[in-house]
Amino acid sequence: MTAWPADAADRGESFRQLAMRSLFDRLEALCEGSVAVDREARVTWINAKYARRFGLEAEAAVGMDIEALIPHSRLREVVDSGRPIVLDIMDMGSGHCVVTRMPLCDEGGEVIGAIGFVLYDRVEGLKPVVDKVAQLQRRLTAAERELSENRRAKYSLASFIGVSPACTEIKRRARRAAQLDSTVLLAGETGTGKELLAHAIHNVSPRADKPFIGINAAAIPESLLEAELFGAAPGAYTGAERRGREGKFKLADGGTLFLDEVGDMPLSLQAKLLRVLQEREIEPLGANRIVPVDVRVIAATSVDLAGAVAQGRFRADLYYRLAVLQLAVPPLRERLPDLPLLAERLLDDIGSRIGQPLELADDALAVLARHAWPGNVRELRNVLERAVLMFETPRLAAAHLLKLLPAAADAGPAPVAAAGGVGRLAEATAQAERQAIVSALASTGGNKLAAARLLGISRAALYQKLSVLGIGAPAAGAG
Ligand SMILES: Nc1ncnc2c1ncn2[C@@H]1O[C@H](COP(=O)(O)OP(=O)(O)OP(=O)(O)O)[C@@H](O)[C@H]1O
Repeated sequence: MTAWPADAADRGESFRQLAMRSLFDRLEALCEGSVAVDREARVTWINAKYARRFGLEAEAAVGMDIEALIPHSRLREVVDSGRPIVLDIMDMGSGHCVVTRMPLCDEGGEVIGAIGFVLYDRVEGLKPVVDKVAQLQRRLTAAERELSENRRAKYSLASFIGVSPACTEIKRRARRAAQLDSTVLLAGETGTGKELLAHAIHNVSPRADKPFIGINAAAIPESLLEAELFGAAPGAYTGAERRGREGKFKLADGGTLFLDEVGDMPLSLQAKLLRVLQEREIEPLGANRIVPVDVRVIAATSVDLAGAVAQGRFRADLYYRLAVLQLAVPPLRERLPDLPLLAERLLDDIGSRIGQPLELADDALAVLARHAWPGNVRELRNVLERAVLMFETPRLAAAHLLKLLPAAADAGPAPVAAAGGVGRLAEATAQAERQAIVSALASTGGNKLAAARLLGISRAALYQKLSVLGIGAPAAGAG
């Protein structure tokens, strides 16, 4: 019989102590296992039943790090946060079980450890919930894998097709640049493969298994570019951006940041970029704190950056910093020997996507060789793609290509009669657009913002047209 103290308060306290002990005993008996850890998450006590599950006597488990005994345990998290995890499903390797975890505190309220109970080790009754958790877990893993694949560089140096001396030289220089960790500037007309080379350099560099992140300074409105690059602290923006965002520099940490059309960066951001390159640290918008980053920058430009410096549109100090290692990517017309191989590979690629083998007649190659290719390899791909779709033939001949590249006829044999039927108006419109854009780019020395203004369209619209029509800046003297 328990002798209760006479004083009501003492009686209450004794009752509480007794209740606690009996509750604990009951709970322990009911549970499939229980384990307690200290402040360092080392096992201080485990019941015999639970220890046997891990093939140990209880005494042998005492002193072990909890994760060494139970890999998926979250007792360390409870100790660190001081917060319970009331119901959780834990992976035990051979199956799942339902667990609850509580912090243990001393009289002063200081966390001194934690205790975990396995409530059921047979979760059949909870099968729908467990299945759902497993399904969500699988989806999360797949999404994480996809995200990390997207952040990997897609192309290797072998994807940069060409065997001409100009091409072999640029690949040799790219391979060397990959071994150094300095900033690289890829200069060349649009569509020459600068982005492809940037992926390739990253892929053969020691940073290959780290992220490759790309950003096009010309395609993002000036007001958003800073946050895109350097990130923003929570509250730096209102609305959707309230929670803050990670900048591209942070996402690329450990890896490579590809900064396309660096010549289109506003002057104010050029100063910030220079700071990052020098100090290797960023200051997210509105954060008031400096974050160190380890990022290799590969910048690209299709405008003449030295000319932009002379005109005061680009900071000289940034230019010299970026151009530590400058690679001039040759335009297609300077590596015409690569045309047959490039055309063949591009047609293979298009053919595999539409499920039909494609080829080029010999006379077709002669037409391709006569064209000036202001949009370089991108334009070549687009011309081939358009010809395949328009003429629905597996074998492209000169007559087909001449309809898409009428200027190539001027330098060669008599033009073939214009195509009959419905495609003609669209083609004529595209041709007129192409000419207007090429001349606008020519008169602005390849500056896309200025060309867009001249044409009376937005910079984004110009980018879209450049990509659809497969054209780009004329020789900008970049490099
Ligand atoms: N040497 C090459 N071998 C194979 N494909 C190439 C080559 N050069 C370019 N391409 C292809 O041409 C297209 C344009 O290339 P990319 O985007 O790398 O050019 P860019 O110089 O970065 O253009 P921009 O300055 O307009 O951004 C892509 O589809 C790319 O795969």
